[in-house]
Amino acid sequence: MPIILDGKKISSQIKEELKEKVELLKKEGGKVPHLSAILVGNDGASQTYVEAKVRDCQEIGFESSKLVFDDSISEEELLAEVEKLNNDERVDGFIVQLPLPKHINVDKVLNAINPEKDVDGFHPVNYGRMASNLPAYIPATPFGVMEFLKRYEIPTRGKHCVVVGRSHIVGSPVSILMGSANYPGDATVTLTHRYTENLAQYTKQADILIVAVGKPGLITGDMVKDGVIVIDVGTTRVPDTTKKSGFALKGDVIFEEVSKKASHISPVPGGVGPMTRAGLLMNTWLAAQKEVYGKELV
Ligand SMILES: Nc1nc(=O)c2c([nH]1)NC[C@@H]1CN(c3ccc(C(=O)N[C@@H](CCC(=O)O)C(=O)O)cc3)C=[N+]21
Repeated sequence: MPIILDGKKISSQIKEELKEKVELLKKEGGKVPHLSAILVGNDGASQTYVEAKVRDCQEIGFESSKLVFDDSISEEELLAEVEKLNNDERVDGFIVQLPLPKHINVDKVLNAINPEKDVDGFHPVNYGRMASNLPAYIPATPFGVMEFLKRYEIPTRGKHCVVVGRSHIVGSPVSILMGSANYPGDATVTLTHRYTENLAQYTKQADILIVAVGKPGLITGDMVKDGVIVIDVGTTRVPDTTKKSGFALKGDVIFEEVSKKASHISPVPGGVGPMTRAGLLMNTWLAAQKEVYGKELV
């Protein structure tokens, strides 16, 4: 049986650590971290995630606020809201929940966020700083993946890490971090994507396989080697009438098949999802302490 990379357990540990830090901070009369979120429209998954984020903040003693807007909000109005949060001294960090309605230019909105408050790490300045191995906000999901490797003390130096999916939010940053001169990192990285020919040829070589595509069933048992470490980032909602919610959450990896060969594997749900939430809280802590920006910035 493989070791299960337990996102619920590890994220609880991280939250407990942050909670203790907040309590200490309060005793010393310091300012409590404040995370804010902008939510546009009524996408079900987005609503769930933002609500979970507010609950997480309450749990560990952070302050939080939520700004909800109708689908009909104009790009100009949304940019004005971003600017308000940029200038609001009470708010240490904020996120604009994605996806946004089609009439809004996502890049324009993400670019408008002050990089110092960009706890999602989506601003090009943070992406560039991360790629240059300078202090930066690491996007919450890559942060969660790295924290998994760290806390399970998985060796990465010289290992072959195969990343499936090249999104700006997960696949690409994860491939940069795994190849960087850090721990976790120092790996030999192969980044595969929708145009990769014969995907299995690469996944079979992986010592560490990180899958972030959003296609349930993509990775089957015959696509991996014995002893592989698998991190499944996919979280797709598929209709399931046996569930009260009407849907089930599915990863990209067929767990029943791949877990027979893996030495470590993360499940969905209960894997990377909760770690993503912990990553956002860690970034918010860093923002409030000015541990990324506001110190000696290169
Ligand atoms: N600006 C922005 N930042 C994001 O970080 C962001 C976003 N937009 N848009 C959507 C995606 C998706 N995402 C998830 C976070 C946590 C879970 C999570 O906690 N999942 C639980 C289950 C939750 C459930 O039951 O629905 C799990 O996997 O166990 C899932 C997905 C963050 N995203």
